[in-house]
Amino acid sequence: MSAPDRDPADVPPFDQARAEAAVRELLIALGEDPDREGLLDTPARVARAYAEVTAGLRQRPEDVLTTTFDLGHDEMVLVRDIELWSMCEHHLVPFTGVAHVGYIPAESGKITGLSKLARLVDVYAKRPQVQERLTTQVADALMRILEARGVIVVIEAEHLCMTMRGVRKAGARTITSAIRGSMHNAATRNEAMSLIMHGTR
Ligand SMILES: Nc1nc2c(ncn2[C@@H]2O[C@H](COP(=O)(O)OP(=O)(O)OP(=O)(O)O)[C@@H](O)[C@H]2O)c(=O)[nH]1
Ligand SMILES: [Zn+2]
Repeated sequence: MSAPDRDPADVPPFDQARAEAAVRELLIALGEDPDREGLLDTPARVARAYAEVTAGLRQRPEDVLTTTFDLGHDEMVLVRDIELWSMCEHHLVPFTGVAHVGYIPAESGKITGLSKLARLVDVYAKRPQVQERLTTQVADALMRILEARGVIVVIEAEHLCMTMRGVRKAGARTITSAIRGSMHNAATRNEAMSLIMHGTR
């Protein structure tokens, strides 16, 4: 199994001491003096920040999609504009934007709490990522855990590796989508896309 699909139970605990040592080394490599006053606490701080933004490596989607209700509701549920912060695995700098997540519940009407959809996005966003994988992982988790009949996930994000450095194209937004199950039905997919693009207005 490739690393991105690794069971979070197999991911070793975050190694704060090792991360601190690595940041100290990086500062030296940059030509900085890690012992000057302003940088004294930086390795520990940066290590804690990385622990926070990669916490999803140790979280299972099953653990956030816990609250489910059998409401008998079997029509589309869609949450738009879920704020998203992730880390590009190529440069370890952020990409940020929004996720739109919609699903058609199982015939039993098994649904989850709305906030859990946002939590699910976070589980996968808080890992070193590429936007394409993030999109498919969220879609596949909803299909598997909620036994949804159909799923659509659209993510629109700006990659700081393309804006603060490199090609430097501020404002360029990358859009990825994953469509599963009955969401392939043209009418259903069009309804979902229209809601994502325009809401109900
Ligand atoms: N497909 C995909 N590419 C990404 C994502 N995040 C960053 N990238 C790209 O990953 C690529 C890495 O390319 P490299 O040529 O190895 O790295 P680089 O020399 O820093 O490339 P530049 O960014 O073009 O300067 C770049 O084209 C990035 O734009 C992502 O989520 N998905
Ligand atoms: Zn990047």
